[in-house]
Amino acid sequence: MGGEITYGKSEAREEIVGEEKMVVAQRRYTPAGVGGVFPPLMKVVVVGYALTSKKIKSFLQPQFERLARKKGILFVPIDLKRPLSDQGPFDIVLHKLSGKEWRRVLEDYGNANPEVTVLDPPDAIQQVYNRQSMLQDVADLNLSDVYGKVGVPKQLVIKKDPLSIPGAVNKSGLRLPIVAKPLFAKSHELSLAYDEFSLQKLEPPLVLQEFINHGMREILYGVFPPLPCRNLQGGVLFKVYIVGETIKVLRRFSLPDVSKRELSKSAGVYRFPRVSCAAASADEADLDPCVAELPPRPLLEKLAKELRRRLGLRLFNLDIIREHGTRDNYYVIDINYFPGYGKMPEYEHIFTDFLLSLVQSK
Ligand SMILES: Nc1ncnc2c1ncn2[C@@H]1O[C@H](COP(=O)(O)OP(=O)(O)OP(=O)(O)O)[C@@H](O)[C@H]1O
Ligand SMILES: O=P(O)(O)O[C@H]1[C@H](OP(=O)(O)O)[C@@H](OP(=O)(O)O)[C@@H](O)[C@@H](O)[C@@H]1OP(=O)(O)O
Ligand SMILES: [Mg+2]
Ligand SMILES: [Mg+2]
Repeated sequence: MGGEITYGKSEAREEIVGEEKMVVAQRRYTPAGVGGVFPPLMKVVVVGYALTSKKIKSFLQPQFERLARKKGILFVPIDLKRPLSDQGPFDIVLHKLSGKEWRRVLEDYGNANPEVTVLDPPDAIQQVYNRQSMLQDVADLNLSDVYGKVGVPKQLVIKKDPLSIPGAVNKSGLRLPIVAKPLFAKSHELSLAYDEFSLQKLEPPLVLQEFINHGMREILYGVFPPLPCRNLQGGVLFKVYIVGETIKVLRRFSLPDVSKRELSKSAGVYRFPRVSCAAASADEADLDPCVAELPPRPLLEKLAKELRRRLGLRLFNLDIIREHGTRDNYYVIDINYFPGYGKMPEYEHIFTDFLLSLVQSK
């Protein structure tokens, strides 16, 4: 389809792009007999996008769009007020909008235009928008090899009655402290409950998860005596960004560990409005090497490959923590669809190559 959209010589204009002078053409759509009139100079991959303005700002950065244009990729905003089938034609549709109506529009469009790659299928995205189903594929995978083990925290779903929470927690054997997260992953408040009684203060629908300590690794203290505490901001979390077959891992600061002593002395529920975004990058921090060490590459490769297939997604990230006191016990605590790729070094090249590979493989 994209091959049918052609640049016409008479349409071309010059523009300064970075250091280079480039011929940038006006886009021309093939239908209505336009495309055939102009001799094709370059095949263009047209990416229609439906994103929030926040996402457009963080993702479609000018240098990214420029690089994409150089490689023959054009980003075209989708007009939500007009039928999708009247727009384009697109080679790829990139989206992160929610709502039943939008899902239906995309599904109909995907069925009617099987040659267009919809990134990603709305059904598959729904699975990770609900924290009840989000981590199910990781749990089913039960990944364990020489490089380590990957699991998910024990969790419990509470749909309605807050008064039922202490009993339900007791019955399930979930251990304190407990992290409470909104059932729907678009909401990001997080609470940490230190005692059973306080759990009644939480507001369902939510998912309760065991809190996994993921700070300094005590096991190594025998070898390296504890250093003055440099990691004051808490544990470290690994953000594993996936773009098709490519994986990039970044470090972020996370919540500090809760010791047994602290747990026995504390009570109540502590609320955090948006921990993950408030947390600073830990990539440049002076961390203890054993905390900073990234999860083994082969383990991440295997995990990403399996999850891509099982989730049916190509654009997502995983929040992974390494359990305190262990060398290779990993937990996936969160999966995000189409996360903040703008924070990923070299995302411009990774993403443009990925988009081109999608069209080539067709
Ligand atoms: N089970 C857990 N054990 C330990 N720490 C946790 C656990 N769950 C969450 N956290 C901490 O709380 C933070 C927020 O949790 P989570 O990532 O699930 O929320 P989110 O709102 O979906 O985040 P994001 O902005 O990445 O979408 C994590 O980044 C981590 O620091
Ligand atoms: O805000 P950023 O662009 O950085 O991206 C964040 C993204 O927000 P946006 O899609 O609205 O932009 C969030 O999406 P929703 O859960 O709210 O849908 C979620 O995926 C975060 O995990 C992303 O942060 P990251 O995990 O990559 O650090
Ligand atoms: Mg997260
Ligand atoms: Mg999340």
